[in-house]
Amino acid sequence: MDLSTVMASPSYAKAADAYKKAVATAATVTAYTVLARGMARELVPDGLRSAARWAVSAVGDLLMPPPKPRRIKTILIGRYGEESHAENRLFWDARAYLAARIDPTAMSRLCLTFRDDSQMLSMLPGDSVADVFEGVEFTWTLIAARSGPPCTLVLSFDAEKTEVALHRYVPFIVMKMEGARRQERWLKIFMNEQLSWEGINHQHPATFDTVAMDPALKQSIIADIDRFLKRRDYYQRIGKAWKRGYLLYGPPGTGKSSLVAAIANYLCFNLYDLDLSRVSSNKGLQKLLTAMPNKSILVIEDIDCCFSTKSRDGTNTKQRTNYGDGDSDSDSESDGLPPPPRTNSSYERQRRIALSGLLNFIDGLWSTSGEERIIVFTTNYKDRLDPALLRPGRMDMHIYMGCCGWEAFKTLARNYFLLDDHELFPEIQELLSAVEVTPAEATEMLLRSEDVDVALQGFVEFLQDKKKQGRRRSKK
Ligand SMILES: Nc1ncnc2c1ncn2[C@@H]1O[C@H](COP(=O)(O)OP(=O)(O)OP(=O)(O)O)[C@@H](O)[C@H]1O
Repeated sequence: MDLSTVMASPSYAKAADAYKKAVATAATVTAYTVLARGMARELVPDGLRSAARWAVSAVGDLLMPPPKPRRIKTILIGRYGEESHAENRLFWDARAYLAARIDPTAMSRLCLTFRDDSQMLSMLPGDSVADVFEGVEFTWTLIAARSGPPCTLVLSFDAEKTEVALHRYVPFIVMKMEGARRQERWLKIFMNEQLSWEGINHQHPATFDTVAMDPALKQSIIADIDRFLKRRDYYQRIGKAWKRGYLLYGPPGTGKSSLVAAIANYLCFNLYDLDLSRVSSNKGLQKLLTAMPNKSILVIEDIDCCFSTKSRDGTNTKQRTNYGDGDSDSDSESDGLPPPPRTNSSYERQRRIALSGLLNFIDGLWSTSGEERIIVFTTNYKDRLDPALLRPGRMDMHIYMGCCGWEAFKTLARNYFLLDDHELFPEIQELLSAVEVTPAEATEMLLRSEDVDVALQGFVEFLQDKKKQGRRRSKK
């Protein structure tokens, strides 16, 4: 049908009439646009419409400047840090992130690994994977090192998008993987076997929600950690190692280890549990400390036993550590360390040198890393510690983990029975103010029955017994 025939038809005249009325009453630009589109669709014949579209795009092509050649920027993310042999966490984060973006049907070859009880796909050297973030295309390529296995990930993108890449895309990947780790709550705990770290996966359930302690103290620890993490620039400006030290002290079974796990879970940092009795020289210690990656927590438990002649149960034990200004620099000197001097004063002197030496040593090693580190010492006997360790500025926060108070008990009741109130609560509150019981004892009592009434009744009887025993002891 030609154009004149179409325009002469009664249906065309009817539609045109309707549009004329609508245009006359349309109030906004948007309304006009919608109407114009509709009119074009209904009133202009197909052939004429596609010819018009072709003409518009041809004119557009003539007027548009030719596309600029793309400048590509690349960022290399090595498996290890530049100056140390510590693993580069971004490398592993990016690999784990890309695992979910690999399309196995589109790749001709893939690497399949089994890690943390789940399988992970990754690419092989020479292969690439594309990803789009905020509309920007990023290409990841894995390249092999010239010699040996360590690989490097190459991230390439349009150079104009450098800001997006560095300040939004990379932090997004790090945050996403941190979130995933937090959800899985897989902590890795490393222990030193002589001069190297052996890691095990450990799903420690402790979090700040489950650790029973004074709520104000708990909040102040969380606030301290958060503040510390935000102060990278501050530490750099004042020229200090970006490190925070926590000394946890209190009787056995009050939750010191649980708090360490809660801190690690909160931060998604792995734990490095250093057994100083297995380290016999500065060189060995240096090797272990430099092999610790960023974002990790160094834990030295029962620090009083490492530097004193008394063991936890009070019996005498040989002092085996010798860090600091000491000259035990060779690994071969391992077990040949001299026993502590017999006289008290010279022994004290050696002990002081040893502990402050250890801290100086750690400060020195970590001051160059520029990354956040946390060190936690635990002890059941704060009074046995070297005053050098207790001096302000040595350990930043001293945290006392004490007996189970009322608030701590409420946390346990909520964790174990999802319970916020019970008829026995007033009696328990009164008994807890009169009796000293550790959170470990309380949890043990609560675990004795799944029936909340039975468990709480048992706990009340346990507290009453303790109270009676206390009275008897004070009479004697
Ligand atoms: N404050 C607490 N909050 C929650 N659970 C706790 C707490 N304290 C102890 N527990 C329970 O008791 C167990 C032992 O506690 P934990 O090992 O954390 O105490 P600790 O103070 O480190 O003891 P130790 O000094 O003997 O190493 C934990 O696994 C946990 O079940």
